[in-house]
Amino acid sequence: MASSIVVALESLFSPVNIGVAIVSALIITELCRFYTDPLGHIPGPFIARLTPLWLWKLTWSGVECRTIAALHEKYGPVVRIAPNEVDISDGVAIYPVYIRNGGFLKSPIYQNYDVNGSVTIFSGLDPGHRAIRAKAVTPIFAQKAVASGRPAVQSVADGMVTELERRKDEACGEPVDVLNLFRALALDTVTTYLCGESYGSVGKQRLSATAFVDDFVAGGRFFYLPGWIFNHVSDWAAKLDKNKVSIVASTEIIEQFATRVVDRSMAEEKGEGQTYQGRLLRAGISRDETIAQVIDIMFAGTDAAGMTMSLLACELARHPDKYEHARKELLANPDADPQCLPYLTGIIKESLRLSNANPTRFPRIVPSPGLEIPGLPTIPAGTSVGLGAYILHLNSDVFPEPQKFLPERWLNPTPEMLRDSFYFGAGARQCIARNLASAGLYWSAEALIRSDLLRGARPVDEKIEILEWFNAKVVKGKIELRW
Ligand code: HEM
Repeated sequence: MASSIVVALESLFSPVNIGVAIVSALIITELCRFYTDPLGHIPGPFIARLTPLWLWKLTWSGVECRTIAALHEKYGPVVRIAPNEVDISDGVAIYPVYIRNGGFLKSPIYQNYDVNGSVTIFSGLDPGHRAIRAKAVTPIFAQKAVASGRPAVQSVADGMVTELERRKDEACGEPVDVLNLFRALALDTVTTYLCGESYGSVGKQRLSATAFVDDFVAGGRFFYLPGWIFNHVSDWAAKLDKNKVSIVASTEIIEQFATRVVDRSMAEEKGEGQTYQGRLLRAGISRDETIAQVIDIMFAGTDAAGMTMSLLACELARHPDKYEHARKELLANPDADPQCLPYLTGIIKESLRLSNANPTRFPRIVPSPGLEIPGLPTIPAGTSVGLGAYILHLNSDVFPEPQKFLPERWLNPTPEMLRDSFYFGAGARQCIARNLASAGLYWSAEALIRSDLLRGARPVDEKIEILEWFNAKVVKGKIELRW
């Protein structure tokens, strides 16, 4: 009797039966999910209903934006790209997602961008936490405050022109990497204006912050991973990185700079503080966190602005007629504020549009009772939703011939062009430094065009190829001009 029970149990728990049971359980779970799926009405590839793995793979491979753009062509303006993730391509959604009532909260994945364990103004999710810090530093980013910093920032731009001329002469017809120089320009601009001390990179042969910036950019390939997986994966990626020695050395230099300016402000700054770090310290933020906040802006201020200036220089070199037009405008208005010159404005906006320094969606969590936009499917509360600059900026309905560099299109922009210009994001969590970043671009572009250094220059590559990570990575690692 006992032996017949054992035989029966053995055959019941045979490997085949266990396998069948597991597969059946998975199928039943999936069917239940399928029929009770709150996002079941949102179109998208079947795999996106089942797992986020394929989206993580797209992100890692750097082809996320072009793949999702193709999905919008096929499925329409609202596409499901993961079990709980939706991408929208219609700029009409910018207002309800990012602007109305302060916009939806950032997705928890932004915590992947904490610095040295500190929540930064960029990575923070809690509006209360951010408000204390943002309130302390916002006055320094006001248009009037930025304008008063022009003499110091202008000297950085003038230094960039001198350095470019030196590199051009030294190159004797060989390519000159302008990405590295314009990153140096951006870092010196941000540190001069915000930290009260220049990082001092423009005159150097190669920017010491390069490996630090590249490493921060590379973190974007894991952006959508939940925090606990992100930490493991990025730790392993750092261990295996063939540049790990230069990353550590470069990051140390950045940390030393940030620590030095914070300690100096602790010792010397009085009142509410004049510098970025001084203002944070006065608002009661700890020394360690303030150092992390400075490191964060040293990255934010370098990467996007460096990329945008590089594209601007390449496009002006590629289009001598547009270059001539911009130069004539500047020479005819020697005393004008460059931000009031219409053609130069077109050049800056078109460079920001096409550089797509932050190409991917900026994910937010839909609050209760859900997102309703007339003409689009309802998106339930709890969904991660977002729009991205790459898709908005290359939408031919809003920007005809979207791949072409056409400053003229900004002489008479449509409301949709203004609405969909997403290079600084939108709403309460848009770029906190947009006035500084814009002014820096105008002043640097003015110095570059007035110097006439771009005359006779040609971009080495037809197109700047990027990997579509949260901060775009230039595939070649450099952007070159040749004279
Ligand atoms: C051309 C230059 C720049 C571009 C294109 C750019 C772009 C952006 C974008 C798109 C966001 C919003 C991202 C999101 O919603 O997830 C952002 C946020 C931010 N940027 Fe910039 N940025 C630039 C320059 C700078 C500079 C110079 C600084 C440094 C001071 C800076 C500091 C920040 C910070 C701290 C945030 C977070 C704001 C918040 O969440 O409240 N950016 N930037």
